[in-house]
Amino acid sequence: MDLKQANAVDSVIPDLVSNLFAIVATLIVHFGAIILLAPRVGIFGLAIFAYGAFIGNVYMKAQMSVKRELSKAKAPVLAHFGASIEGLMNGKAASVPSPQPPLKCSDAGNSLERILQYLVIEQEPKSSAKGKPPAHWPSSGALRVENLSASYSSDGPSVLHDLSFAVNPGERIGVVGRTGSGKSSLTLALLRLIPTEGKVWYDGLDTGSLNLENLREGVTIIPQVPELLSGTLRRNLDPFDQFGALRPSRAIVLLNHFVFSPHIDDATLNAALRDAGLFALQSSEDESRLTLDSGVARGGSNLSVGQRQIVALARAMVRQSKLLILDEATSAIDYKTDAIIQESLRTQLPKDVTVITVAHRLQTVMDADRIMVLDAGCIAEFDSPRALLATDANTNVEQGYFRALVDESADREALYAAAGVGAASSS
Ligand SMILES: Nc1ncnc2c1ncn2[C@@H]1O[C@H](COP(=O)(O)OP(=O)(O)OP(=O)(O)O)[C@@H](O)[C@H]1O
Repeated sequence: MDLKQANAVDSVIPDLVSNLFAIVATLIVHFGAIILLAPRVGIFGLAIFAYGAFIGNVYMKAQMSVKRELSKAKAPVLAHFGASIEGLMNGKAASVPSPQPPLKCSDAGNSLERILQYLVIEQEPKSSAKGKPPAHWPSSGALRVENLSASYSSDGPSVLHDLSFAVNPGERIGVVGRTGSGKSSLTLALLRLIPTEGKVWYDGLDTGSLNLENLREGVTIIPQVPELLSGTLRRNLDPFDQFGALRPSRAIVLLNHFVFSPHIDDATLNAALRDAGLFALQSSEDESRLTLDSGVARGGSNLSVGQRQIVALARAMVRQSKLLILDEATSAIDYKTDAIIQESLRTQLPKDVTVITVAHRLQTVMDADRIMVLDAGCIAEFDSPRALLATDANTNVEQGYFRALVDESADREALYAAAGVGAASSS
């Protein structure tokens, strides 16, 4: 609404209000006069008024439901239209954040209703002083899991069954398995995002006794398609200006003190972007290259999926997370970007950071320290790629799970070579 329209609305509203008052006053005077002259008519009047109010109430209730259903039916069309317009804008100006659409009154009522519905859904447990870990936690990425089972609802079927395993600090673990075997569910269970049973110790603390927010602050998860915040790249690396506040200063770290600075300096943020591999993807002469000041559209829609994963990886580096869970992006990411991300994970992360990679392409995890093979929510195998591929020759077992997955792959020879096992031993 521009200034002219706003002024016009401002001048109309007082007129409407005074007219309404005049109408109501006239009706009351007429009704009073009728009751004075013929009191019996007043009784009929009140009865008609009560009946009208009842019918009005029924109508409003029915009308609300119809409106709600109409809005629900229109929502996907409007969302599709909005996404198309946003995509058009991004195509024309990749680095310019698209403007937020103005809030329409007709939408606004439904949004309020949906917010109210969210207020009454089941809530996660609130944080308490008892669930707060010590300030130095987590200082290592050690993980121990005992009899972990999980389901998607408290009365739903179990999708993970009694998983028990341990991961040493700094280990690189690949999680593989056929579709539906429980790879993503395992990452959700470790963060207590779905109902779980059993015990998980992260850096020596039972995660079941920790506040959810503290647990999730201590782990970085990079999903297949990371969501970014609208704003700048700088804001996405340190959204709450919080990590700079607890960053130990190199100058006085020996004194075991912390420097309280309001922001992380740009040099640190740029170093994280470089280490995560962003600068390997773009040339410094490219005018549209991403910098800390580049605009990020809502959700990160003006960045490719690969760029979003790199930004998420840089964020993990800034956070100095000790446990990084990466859900490998599949077809949405090109080979070069994937190779850059994998190289960054291998060479740029501190040696004590534990990385769990959910892999959809076996090539991604052939150099992992160990590979966990999931099958129908159970751990079928958990060992080094070399040991898993050599299993058959050593034990005369006809076919291991991992070996079967590798043998079915088109790049079977390359996978054996990457694991340091001769393809000849496979036959
Ligand atoms: N939101 C959900 N609600 C209920 N069940 C779910 C949900 N998501 C997954 N499941 C079930 O949990 C089981 C494990 O699914 P999960 O997504 O963890 O497998 P995955 O190995 O990650 O598969 P993919 O490789 O296809 O991503 C499957 O039986 C699946 O049907």
